[in-house]
Amino acid sequence: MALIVHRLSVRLGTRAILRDVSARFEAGRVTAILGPNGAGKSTLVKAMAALVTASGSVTLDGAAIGDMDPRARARAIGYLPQDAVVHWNMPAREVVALGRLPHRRASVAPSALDAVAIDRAMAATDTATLAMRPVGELSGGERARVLLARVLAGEPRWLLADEPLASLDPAHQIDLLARLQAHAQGGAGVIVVLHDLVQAARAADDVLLLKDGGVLAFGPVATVLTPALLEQAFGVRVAMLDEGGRRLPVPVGRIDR
Ligand SMILES: Nc1ncnc2c1ncn2[C@@H]1O[C@H](COP(=O)(O)OP(=O)(O)OP(=O)(O)O)[C@@H](O)[C@H]1O
Repeated sequence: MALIVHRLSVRLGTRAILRDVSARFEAGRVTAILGPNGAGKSTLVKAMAALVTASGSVTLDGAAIGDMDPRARARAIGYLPQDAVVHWNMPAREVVALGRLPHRRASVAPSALDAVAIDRAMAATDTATLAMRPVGELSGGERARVLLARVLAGEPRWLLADEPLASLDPAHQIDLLARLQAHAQGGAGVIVVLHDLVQAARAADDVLLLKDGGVLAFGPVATVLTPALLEQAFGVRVAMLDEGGRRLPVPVGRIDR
């Protein structure tokens, strides 16, 4: 099972945001999308969720995502946006329950199967104790975990998460990445936009490195998160830290140009 991006280009207004991006994402793996601010990471995941108009193609198990029935697509691809907002001040559990909508009719109460998926997603994101709290009263990090639970409750075969670590403390960052890894080990494909090089090296199997709307490198984490490529992408010098069999790149300074 694969999600294949072929020669994808996106223009917004008069600007070319993505240029000829091709990549093949495999199920069962975590792929981190990295790159400098403005490189096109969010635009790429939005295009993979059929949320922006693009030329080229995105296919899921051979079917063009733009041609899929929207409910079937929502069951297949879960999308967690950057800085997601919740417009209604509902209890957290009701927000998570919205993640089941691709599986049921909105007018029908959640089934026992829905309830199991909702409870499982809330346990996995450490949000069960927040279930009855209105989301408007939650901290940024608590709300971020509830929104991840909403996506997980939909049990998508592909999970696209845009900077999910941004408002989380270190313990919940580690938990969230472990949850994404577990989702991939369960057979799903996980694609996650990250800024933290160390966390990407810890959690990802593969890395897609974007720069200026194009692919600078794509492959297994050890082949992409190298000092040379990171210098080229970000203009930073990295020190490599050995930790638990992985080499973690720690940015230690800018390259003088
Ligand atoms: N609606 C839009 N109209 C015009 N340009 C846009 C629009 N949305 C995004 N852009 C531009 O597209 C480029 C890529 O944006 P995108 O959000 O995909 O980058 P990113 O790699 O996710 O950045 P960041 O790391 O800052 O989140 C940026 O230069 C941005 O200003």
